[in-house]
Amino acid sequence: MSVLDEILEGVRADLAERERSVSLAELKDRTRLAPAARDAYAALGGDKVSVIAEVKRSSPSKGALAAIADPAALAADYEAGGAHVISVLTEGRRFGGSLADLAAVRAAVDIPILRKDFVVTSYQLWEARAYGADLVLLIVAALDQNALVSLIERAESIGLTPLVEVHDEDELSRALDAGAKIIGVNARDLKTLQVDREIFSMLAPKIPDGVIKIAESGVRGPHDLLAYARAGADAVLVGESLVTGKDPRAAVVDLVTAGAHPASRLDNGPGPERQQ
Ligand SMILES: O=P(O)(O)OC[C@@H](O)[C@@H](O)c1c[nH]c2ccccc12
Repeated sequence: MSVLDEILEGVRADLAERERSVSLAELKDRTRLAPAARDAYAALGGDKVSVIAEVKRSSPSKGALAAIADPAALAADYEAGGAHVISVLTEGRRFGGSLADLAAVRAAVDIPILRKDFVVTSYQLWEARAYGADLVLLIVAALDQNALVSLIERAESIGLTPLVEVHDEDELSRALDAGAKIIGVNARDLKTLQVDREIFSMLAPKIPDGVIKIAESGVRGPHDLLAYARAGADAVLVGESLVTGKDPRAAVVDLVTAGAHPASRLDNGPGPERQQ
């Protein structure tokens, strides 16, 4: 069994428990109280390289990273440093996150929030909205094509912006076939946990203009952001180096500053897809 399969087994067990305690109807009711979803395209589609800063306590590859007693305070620091989007891991067993973290972060920041989890059913999309997320991660490797297509459609129909994650060419073509408008290329293989930053530069040229390209994982600082930017990234998603550093806010400032430098862009300016 791959690491991804093991994670998914736990995710399904935890999900079944939540479904027993909160019915889908009740969950849908709760989404009426949630604030309207924020515009993720505006946050990620600018002419600078956007920074998605992640609240991440632990990972299957590294174990415990940071205790993060106050996720809301960390997220507020990220926002103050200029982050464009906050990612909140809500998977509990391997990443130490929760929906309570998502709610706490929602109450603390105004920028869009990504629910980072292993989404396999539409119930989790409603949860994401109910707890205040604006975007939701959909991992191609965890879904068959029918599920991917219907989760993208359902997410959009309830106001969530799907960020579709791929790791190889086959997954990329599935994501594009399914109509993904925001694609994240994860440098980490979720089946083996190996990181290979070159995967972004291999896949990015195959992603059409107009689709937002996000480089995920392995960003240690501005140097890696610049390399991803030269390879065509519109945004980077950063967790470990922010939560393990001494000053997460200053680390975000450094990334945002590097991303704002015009020379960091592949095309050195706004492309046609960014002008609408
Ligand atoms: O901590 P890093 O190497 O900066 O990576 C962040 C993010 O890309 C990573 O947490 C991630 C990317 N895709 C995922 C899917 C599930 C869980 C976690 C992830």
